[in-house]
Amino acid sequence: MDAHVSPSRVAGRARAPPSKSYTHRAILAAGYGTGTTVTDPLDSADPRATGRAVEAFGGAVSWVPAGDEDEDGDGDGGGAGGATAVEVAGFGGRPGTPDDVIDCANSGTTMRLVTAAAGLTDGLAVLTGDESLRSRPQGPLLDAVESLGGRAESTRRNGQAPLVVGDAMAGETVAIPGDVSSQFVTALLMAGAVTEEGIEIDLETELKSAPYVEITREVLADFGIDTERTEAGFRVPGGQQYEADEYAVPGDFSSMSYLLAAGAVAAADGESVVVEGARPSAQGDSAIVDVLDRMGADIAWDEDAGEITVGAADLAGVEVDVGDTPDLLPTIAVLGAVADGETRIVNAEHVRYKETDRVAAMAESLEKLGAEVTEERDSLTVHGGDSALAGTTVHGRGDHRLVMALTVAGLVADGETTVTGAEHVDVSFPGFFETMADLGANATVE
Ligand SMILES: O=C(O)C1=C[C@@H](OP(=O)(O)O)[C@@H](O)[C@H](O)C1
Ligand SMILES: C=C(OP(=O)(O)O)C(=O)O
Repeated sequence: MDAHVSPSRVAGRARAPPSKSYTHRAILAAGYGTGTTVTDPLDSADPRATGRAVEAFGGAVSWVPAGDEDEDGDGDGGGAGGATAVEVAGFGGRPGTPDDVIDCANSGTTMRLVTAAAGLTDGLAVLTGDESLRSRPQGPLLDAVESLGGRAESTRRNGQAPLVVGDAMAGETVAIPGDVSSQFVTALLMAGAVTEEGIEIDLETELKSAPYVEITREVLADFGIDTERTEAGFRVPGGQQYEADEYAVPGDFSSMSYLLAAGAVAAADGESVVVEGARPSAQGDSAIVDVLDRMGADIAWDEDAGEITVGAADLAGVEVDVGDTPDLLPTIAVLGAVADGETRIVNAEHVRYKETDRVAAMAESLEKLGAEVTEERDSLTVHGGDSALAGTTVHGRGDHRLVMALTVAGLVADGETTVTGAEHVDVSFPGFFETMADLGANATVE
C-alpha cells in the first residue's frame, strides 16, 4: 500500500500510542513471572511477536479486545485502538523448550530479548524473522550466550538469524560490545535475574542507546527485580522472581515525534497540535521536545498534564547527537530539510543497524525530495532551507519509521508525495494515518 500525501495544515489533539519498548519488556517480564495484566499495551505487530514467544516458552498471552471497538470482529480489538490489556500467564522463571520455530517477524527487540531467554531452555529454540530482521546483527549476543555456557548459533554462520539457541546457559560474567545494540544488555539483564548466579555485563565499547537500558531497569524494578550499574557496565543478581499483578504502559515518545514534527512544520496559523499521553518516563526519545525547542519551534510540555503543545514556527538547523536516541533520526532529518541552515545529526552509526540502514535511506529520500544532504558513516547533515521540497515517490523500505517521517515531509512538499509500504506503520503505530487525517493531514492510503 502507498500513502499519498499533499500539502496540509494540521491542528487539534492527538494521542500517541503506548510505548513499544515498555510493552515488549512488560510482556516478557510477565512471562518470566507467574501472571500479570499489562494495561494499555501497544497492540501492534512487534509486541505481538514478543507475546508469541512467551507462549512458545510455555506462557499464555491473551490480548483483551477493546469492547465495542472490535470492528472487524476478530476478537483482536478494534482497528487502530487495539487491545486495552494483555493478560499474561507466565512460564514461571524457566522458559520451556518451544514446540516450534519462533517467528520474531520485523522486531529486533523481540529477537534479542528472546535469544537470551532461549539461552535458558534445556533444549534448543529456533528463532527467525522477516528479511529485514534476518539481516540485522546478533553476533555479539550469540557469543555472550555461548560464553555463559549455552549454545547459540547463526544457521548461516554470519551472525544473523535464523538462530539456534539453548542448552541451559548459566550466570557469570560476560563481556559484550555496547555500540551495536543496547538490546543485548536488556536481554541479558532480563534473563540473568532467573539464573542461579546472576549475570555481570562488562561493556567492551561505549554503550549506545543507553536510555533503553534504563527503561529495562525501570520495568524490572516494577517487577521486583534488582539490577545495578557497575564500573564496567551492569549486574543483575540471580535467583530473583518476577512479580507484578498489573503493569501500566506509558505513551511512546518515538511515535509522538511524528505528530510533534507535523505540528512544528505544518500547524495552521495561530493553531497548534496537542499530543496527549506524554508523561515523563525513562524514554530517551522525549529529547524530541528539546530538539524542537532548540530549532525554534513554538513548543511547551506540561509534564503534569502529560501534554505537549506545538505550533508552527520558522525552524533553524541545529546539531543533534543521536547516540542515545537512534529512533529520532528520521524525524530530525525531515525537520532539518524544512529548517533554515544546517542540521547535523551525529553519533549515528548504530542507526544503520535498524529495520533498514536509516542513515542511507533518509539521505536518499530527502535528496529525492529536493534537499541537499551529506552522508558520512557516523553522521547525516541536511542542508535545509535553500530549496522547497518537491513531492515525488519515496520508498518506505519496509520500515515504519521511514514511512512516518516521510509522510511528515509530504505535508510541506510541493505537489503530491507518495510513500511506498504505508502498511508498515503497523509495527509501532497502527493508527498513524487515521491520527494524521484527524489532525487535518491530506494523507490517503491505498
Ligand atoms: O530496547 C528497545 O526497546 C529499543 C532499543 C533501540 O535499539 P538499539 O539498542 O539496537 O539501538 C531502539 O532503536 C529500538 O527501536 C528499541
Ligand atoms: C529499531 C526499532 O525496533 P526494533 O529494534 O525492535 O526492530 C524501531 O522501532 O525503530
